[in-house]
Amino acid sequence: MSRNVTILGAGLVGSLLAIILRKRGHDVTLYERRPDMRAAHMSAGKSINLAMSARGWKALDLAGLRAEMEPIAIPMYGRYLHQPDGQTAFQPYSKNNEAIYSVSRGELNKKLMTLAEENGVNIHFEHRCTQVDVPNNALRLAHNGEEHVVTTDLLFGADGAFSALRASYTHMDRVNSSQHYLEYGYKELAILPGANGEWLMEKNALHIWPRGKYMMIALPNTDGTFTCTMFMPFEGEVSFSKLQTEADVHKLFDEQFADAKALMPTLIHDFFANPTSSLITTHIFPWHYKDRSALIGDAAHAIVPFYGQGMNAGFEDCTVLSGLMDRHGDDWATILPAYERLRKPNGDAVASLALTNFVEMRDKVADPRFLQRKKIEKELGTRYPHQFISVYEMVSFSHIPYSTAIQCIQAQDRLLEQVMAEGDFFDNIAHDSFCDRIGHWVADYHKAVQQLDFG
Ligand SMILES: Cc1cc2nc3c(=O)[nH]c(=O)nc-3n(C[C@H](O)[C@H](O)[C@H](O)COP(=O)(O)OP(=O)(O)OC[C@H]3O[C@@H](n4cnc5c(N)ncnc54)[C@H](O)[C@@H]3O)c2cc1C
Ligand SMILES: NC(=O)C1=CN([C@@H]2O[C@H](COP(=O)(O)OP(=O)(O)OC[C@H]3O[C@@H](n4cnc5c(N)ncnc54)[C@H](OP(=O)(O)O)[C@@H]3O)[C@@H](O)[C@H]2O)C=CC1
Ligand SMILES: Nc1ccccc1C(=O)C[C@H](N)C(=O)O
Repeated sequence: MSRNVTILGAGLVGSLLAIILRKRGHDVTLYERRPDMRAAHMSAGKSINLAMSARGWKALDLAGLRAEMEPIAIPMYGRYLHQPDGQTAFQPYSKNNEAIYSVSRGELNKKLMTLAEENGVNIHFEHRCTQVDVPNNALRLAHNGEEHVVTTDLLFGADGAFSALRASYTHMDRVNSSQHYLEYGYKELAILPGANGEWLMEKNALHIWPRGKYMMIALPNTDGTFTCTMFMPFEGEVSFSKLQTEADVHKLFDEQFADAKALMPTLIHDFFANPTSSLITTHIFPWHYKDRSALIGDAAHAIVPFYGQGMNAGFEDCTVLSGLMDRHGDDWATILPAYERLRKPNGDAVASLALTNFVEMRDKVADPRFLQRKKIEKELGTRYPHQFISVYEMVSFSHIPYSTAIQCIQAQDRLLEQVMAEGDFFDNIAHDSFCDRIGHWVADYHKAVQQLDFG
């Protein structure tokens, strides 16, 4: 039986979900608070580009959008590290030359909206949901200064980190929710192309300037530019609050980011024109109400961006929901609790992974011992391809649940500590006895990991 389905938010996840539901014959309406970004000249939101990895691509397959996105997605095969003295190093993401892909948020969102409309989804722009009467599935919508109420059979809140449906859930009995702001903010800056439109740094990498308590990253765009993001504490010795004048910004960049600064002719303008934005992690439980409504994407699990997994996780929510529809047809009383049971632990896990990756990116990657460890991880993966897969590879290049990947961290740390305690790995592997020992440790690791649920 087809249902009347309403989705709040025509962002990345809402638009994708609309396509999936419409393809199954549901009558789908989307309400989006912003104007139509395809017509209005406006930014698509918080970041200009996004890293898309395996989970994201899989969901795009469901929508049939992979072929359209692939030509405009730039593979990034690893981290390209920039030290303050100008020295650089490359750290590959995987043993198999796998990549995460820099895609334009705006282009992706536009394509998803257009495909949704082509499939018969109705998108109402400049309609902001202000409140939901959850038991009655009645939503209050503000449009052109007036408010009206619509009701629906089934409702999804795909309305981002500050979701109206999420806020309405929090007013109900026995709903637990939390939000936590990081003491860090971020600001977007730009590296411009060369005279012939060429990229002025390695194009196929994610660039990082790790500086301990703060960092800058840069992802490539198709037009020869890079979008840089500076992550820094709001307050403190080196912080946004200390960067008040042009001279302050020049000094920091001369001392810490000289190689990038040479490629940033618009630095001062960008720094003072662009906002300093905050970063938040949210948790909520439950994620659904009876067979009537559910949260999805950032509305269910807003996470800090440091693993590049927020959109990927939201897209995976859609893949899982789609699988449940395959199994249970239109039985939403079964589908929604199952969706919550499968996804909530993964939302929690990816939130935690994202926070941990911040420490790795801004601090650990500058440590030679850490870089050595990454090289050893790669070598182990090559020597024992069926027994050793790193946590990073699980998160970015597989569909292993995030909640399983996070449980492998301890075992992986133990293995690497064992191997590194023996001295120089790349000298030692010439010796059979060392290789035998490693073989046993890797087998132990594999055994420990196999006890976990791989979904
Ligand atoms: C700096 C930064 C970098 C990031 N980089 C990556 C990355 O590299 N890889 C990755 O996977 N993820 C990344 N993310 C996370 C990613 O942006 C989000 O996870 C993703 O956009 C979530 O999609 P969504 O559709 O759930 O929410 P959103 O993209 O926020 O879309 C929500 C939509 O709902 C609309 N809306 C909001 N409130 C209402 C309302 N009351 N009524 C109607 N409509 C409403 C909004 O206008 C918006 O269009 C990054 C995030 C940030 C901040
Ligand atoms: N996890 C994170 O750290 C964050 C992730 N994001 C994600 O980034 C993407 C794009 O974001 P973008 O649309 O640019 O987000 P914005 O920051 O522009 O926020 C969109 C709207 O959300 C509301 N909002 C913002 N901050 C708050 C707040 N502190 N309390 C209540 N409401 C707030 C505002 O609505 P109003 O005008 O009604 O006040 C704002 O206009 C989305 O995926 C979003 O979910 C966004 C911010 C942080
Ligand atoms: N997209 C991002 C946005 C902000 C911060 C990090 C990313 C990443 O993608 C990091 C990448 N996964 C890494 O581990 O090097």
